[in-house]
Amino acid sequence: MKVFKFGGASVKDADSVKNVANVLKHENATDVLIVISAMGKMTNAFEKVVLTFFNDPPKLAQEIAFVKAFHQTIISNLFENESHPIFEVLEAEFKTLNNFLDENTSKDYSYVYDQVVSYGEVLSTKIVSAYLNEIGIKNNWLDARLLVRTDTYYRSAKVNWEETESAIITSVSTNSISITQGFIAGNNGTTTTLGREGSDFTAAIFAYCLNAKSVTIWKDVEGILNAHPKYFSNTVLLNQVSYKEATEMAFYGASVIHPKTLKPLENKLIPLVVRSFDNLNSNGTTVQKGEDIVPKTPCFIQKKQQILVSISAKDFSFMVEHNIRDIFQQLHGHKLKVSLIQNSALSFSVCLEDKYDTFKQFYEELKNEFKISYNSDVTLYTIRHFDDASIHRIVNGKKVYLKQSSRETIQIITE
Ligand SMILES: Nc1ncnc2c1ncn2[C@@H]1O[C@H](COP(=O)(O)OP(=O)(O)O)[C@@H](O)[C@H]1O
Ligand SMILES: N[C@@H](CC(=O)OP(=O)(O)O)C(=O)O
Repeated sequence: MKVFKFGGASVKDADSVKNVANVLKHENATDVLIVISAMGKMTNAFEKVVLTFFNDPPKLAQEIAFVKAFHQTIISNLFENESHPIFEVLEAEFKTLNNFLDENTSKDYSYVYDQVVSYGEVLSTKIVSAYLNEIGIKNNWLDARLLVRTDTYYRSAKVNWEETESAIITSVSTNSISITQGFIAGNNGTTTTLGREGSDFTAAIFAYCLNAKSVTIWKDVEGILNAHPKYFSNTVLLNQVSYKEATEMAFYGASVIHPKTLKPLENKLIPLVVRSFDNLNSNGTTVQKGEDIVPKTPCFIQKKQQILVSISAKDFSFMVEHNIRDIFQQLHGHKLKVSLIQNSALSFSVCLEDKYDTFKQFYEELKNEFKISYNSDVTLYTIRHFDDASIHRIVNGKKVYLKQSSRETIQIITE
């Protein structure tokens, strides 16, 4: 059996959902587990619901109405028969969402986030599953919250592999079509999530546990390119990438694959294929054991809106093990993601991503003990397999704050 993953872009409207059916027919998919993300940018919209719930309650109903109307439009365009049960399913899901928000007393933002944002995946999978059943592609809807078992580190939960493997093996048929949610998981009946863009990781979890033949991630691009096509011109399609190389690229921030996806697949040598849902005749990119990248070309990864922080001890002591340990404990506690580290005797620099809006708090807590300064809104470029021309392409005319290189990788922080 195979695992397919369709991200938000592949189910962003009714026509895209219809195209999922085309892909399945074209691929003759009969024994496949399909992992689907929230439709279009619905995760962002649900994030706004959570933010409004905490910060601007009078506007809450308006935000919920927006996400509801988005899904209503899609089902109205997919199902001609207005008495199809999916219309009631939608009503029921929004009723449970509203009940949760009415009754919730928890002030834990991350907990509430996971309970609310997960509706994006639940709704998308219920809609796609119902649509495929309606047009004769029979499938079984599975609840990933009961199968992917995690701890309760909300918004970035850690998978309990043993429990997950046994739940998946006992519940998933490997010779039919099953549909489940990416990104969402569970802990004893409470919903958790695996971190933004985590649906690729979900696909890898299922593939690992089911010993799948391959994982295909369907995208709106030809495959993995050597740079983000929105920011770089003349991008090159990589035909083949090794697990190690893909892991490095994802780790450094290539948003095309979630970084945690590769390791489980590599362990079982399950190939990962990234293909275009618009061009089914193209082979895309295969990530497998073998050469680093084919064709060999510099690969650019750009991370915007980073914060470059310099930390030194107030008493001028060296930045060594114990104070670096304390800093990392704080970083972890605030869910701040470190994308680069540089250390000298008296100063410790980290480039951070303030994903969860916790930097201010981190800064306030740390400044009691350390001297701390920072530049916000800087860009971190990583070039794998760099050469002079590729470095020139990045630094050309820009103010460079920091440069760090190893044999295959150079990282440059610019304004
Ligand atoms: N190196 C890269 N190769 C291909 N696409 C990339 C790369 N870096 C960034 N992207 C962007 O990733 C997008 C696909 O990812 P995403 O929008 O998250 O899709 P989905 O919603 O299907 O998960 C592409 O449209 C492309 O703009
Ligand atoms: N819906 C989640 C999970 C995900 O992976 O989405 P996508 O496949 O559209 O990147 C998110 O937007 O973070």
